[in-house]
Amino acid sequence: MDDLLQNLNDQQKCAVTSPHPTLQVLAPPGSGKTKTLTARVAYLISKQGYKPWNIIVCTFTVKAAREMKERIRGIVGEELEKKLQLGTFHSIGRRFLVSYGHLIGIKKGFGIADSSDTKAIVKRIHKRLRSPLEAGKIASRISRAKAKKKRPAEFHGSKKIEEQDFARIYEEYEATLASSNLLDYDDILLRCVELLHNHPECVANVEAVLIDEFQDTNIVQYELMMLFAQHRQRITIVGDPDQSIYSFRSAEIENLNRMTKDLKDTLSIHLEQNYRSSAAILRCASKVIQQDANRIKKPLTATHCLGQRPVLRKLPSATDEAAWIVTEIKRIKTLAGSLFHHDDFAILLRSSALSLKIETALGKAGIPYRMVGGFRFFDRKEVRVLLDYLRVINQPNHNDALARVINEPPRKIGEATLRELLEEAENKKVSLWSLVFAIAQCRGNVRTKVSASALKGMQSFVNIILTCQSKIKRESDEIFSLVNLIGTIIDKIEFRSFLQKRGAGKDEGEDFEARWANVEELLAQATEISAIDALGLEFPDEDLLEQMETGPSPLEETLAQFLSNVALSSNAELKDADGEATKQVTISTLHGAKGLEWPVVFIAGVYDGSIPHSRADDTDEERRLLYVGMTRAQSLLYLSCPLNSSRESDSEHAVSPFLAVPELEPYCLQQGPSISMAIIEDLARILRRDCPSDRTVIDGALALERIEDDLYPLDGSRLGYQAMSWE
Ligand SMILES: Nc1ncnc2c1ncn2[C@@H]1O[C@H](COP(=O)(O)OP(=O)(O)OP(=O)(O)O)[C@@H](O)[C@H]1O
Repeated sequence: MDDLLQNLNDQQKCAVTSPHPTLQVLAPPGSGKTKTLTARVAYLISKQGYKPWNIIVCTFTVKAAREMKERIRGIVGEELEKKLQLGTFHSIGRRFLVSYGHLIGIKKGFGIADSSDTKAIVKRIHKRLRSPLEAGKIASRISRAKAKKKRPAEFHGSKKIEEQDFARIYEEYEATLASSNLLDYDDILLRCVELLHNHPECVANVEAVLIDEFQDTNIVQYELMMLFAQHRQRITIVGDPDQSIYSFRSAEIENLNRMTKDLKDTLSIHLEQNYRSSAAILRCASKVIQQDANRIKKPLTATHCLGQRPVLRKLPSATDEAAWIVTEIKRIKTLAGSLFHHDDFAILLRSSALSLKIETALGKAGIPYRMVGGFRFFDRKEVRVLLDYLRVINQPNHNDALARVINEPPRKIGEATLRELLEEAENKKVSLWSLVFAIAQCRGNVRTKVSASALKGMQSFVNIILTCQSKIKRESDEIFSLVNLIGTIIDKIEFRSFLQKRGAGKDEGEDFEARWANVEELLAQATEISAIDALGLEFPDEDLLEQMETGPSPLEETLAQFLSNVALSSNAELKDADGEATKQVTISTLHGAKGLEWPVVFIAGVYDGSIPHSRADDTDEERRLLYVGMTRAQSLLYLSCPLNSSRESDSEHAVSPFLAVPELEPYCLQQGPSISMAIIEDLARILRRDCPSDRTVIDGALALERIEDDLYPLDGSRLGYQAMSWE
């Protein structure tokens, strides 16, 4: 018992031990809401004698569920923890439907239509009905309608033609799911509501219901919570209205008021102390959220010392921004002795499409990183295919790359043929390319038999590779750049229509637009590299000129350099010398960072159009999103804004209006802080870590060329050529 409550403050203890049946714990970021909820679950089991299988705990994400399980396991032990009904609303709902779905006519063995299935079904219906509606928006519109419990009939009744069109698609969509015995994500919740409404006996055992991140629940989830708890009405929720960032997914901030109306006896407990961030970070974040005049004010006190003011840094472009972030990570890590490791740093972005430049810069610097929620840029399927073509062009003997793309897009080269060819190549100690090349030319002694259609496929593949190779070599008269090369591959393999066709089926849940945006981002990166080459920013050494005339062409070099940078940044499972998993910098979207914390946080791309996002309807929600991001930081926070857009070199970005306000100026630094021993002591105190010794700090300072963040001008103006070089 003492252990359980030992590290809690009085308000938290009160929330954990309260005998009150319904509790709302409303509190600002970092005040220990999740910690309190976890402790309450453990308290109910170990001190109040609740059986874990009679307790339902809902979290917002699978990751949060995993973390909470771990924390609870640490207190009550694995055996009891395993018996808890703990997970997301969807996973708990699914479990009820598997056990009792037959009571409401759900057939055994139902499948789940994930978001890519849903999109594909909608797309087919849209095409068949020749609907005039914008195809890409229908799936989310259906989901919003379901979240608000609106059935197709309600739209049929509308006078608007547009709504009637929508009703038809919605209706057919429902029929398709039913005929395939599928439930989509919304159905899982809706059907569970139906089940528990009609068969309350399914939850007769439930003694307590606890909900994390309550501010982001929607109407259906609210109803489900009430149904879970219908027999004893013991509910504990924790949440923060200032962190409501999912209204686009129909989250209802109103649920907080609804709960106090529905359950009159609800006790509200407020936590006011922040245990996460330095006072300077909290002050700055508070200045941002306070711009929302309609929000309910609530106190938030820092438990940590003032620390360093957050940095609001202007950079000339997104490429410079990425390079600056890397330099700053290195500077802080080196100057602070052994205080920080790579996994103490997070880079948060409004959208994952912004990650490429940062991934490239980290890769070039050899800094390991991981992506939260979403593939690393270079691991995305469509990017990988193009990179594999580039690899084969650069180095035809790259067997793996060749094997991955020889039948991508499909060229009727079967898996068995490919396997046999690989075996033959291995036995003969030659490359796969040499066999494929010989087959395509109908010569040589290749043992593996290939069909006529596969032969044609191989000839077409070899042709593409040879054409591209000749274009990048010196003998070509054309002026060819990396971006032309990628463009040629895209044309030759008809990549656009291939992706379009793929988008119509099920493939890793991403639709064509998202995939094509990634291809464009790759092209933008290649354009930038080509521009730097064309400007001659990397002046060749006079002595090397002669050697270069006979060596690889400039484009061959650029290609090889580009691919080795990619390889550096794609090193997925890194291990250090002792076989331990390497500590990695985290890259995440702002949404994906919800509920998490890091000692040092960078929020990149804080410009108008990115945050608030140009397509976002709700500016207040965008501000809350920035607030969520800022309050993830424990000891250092950086906000950076590239002043020029990378795609259109003429267009300029303005700093996010949430940050470009005069009141915020005194709360921000314009450049990274100078690091002294006193500052390191402060940082260590905030992180509750041991302070590194003077010796390691001095060694760090000696190892660095620049000990201040002074490489880039503070006003975001451009640097001279030298510092801009791609190298
Ligand atoms: N009483 C306490 N004493 C010391 N540290 C605490 C205390 N309460 C919480 N913390 C620490 O503060 C940090 C934030 O806690 P937690 O994640 O539970 O907050 P939260 O309110 O859920 O945050 P957010 O809403 O921002 O996600 C964690 O590192 C946690 O261990």
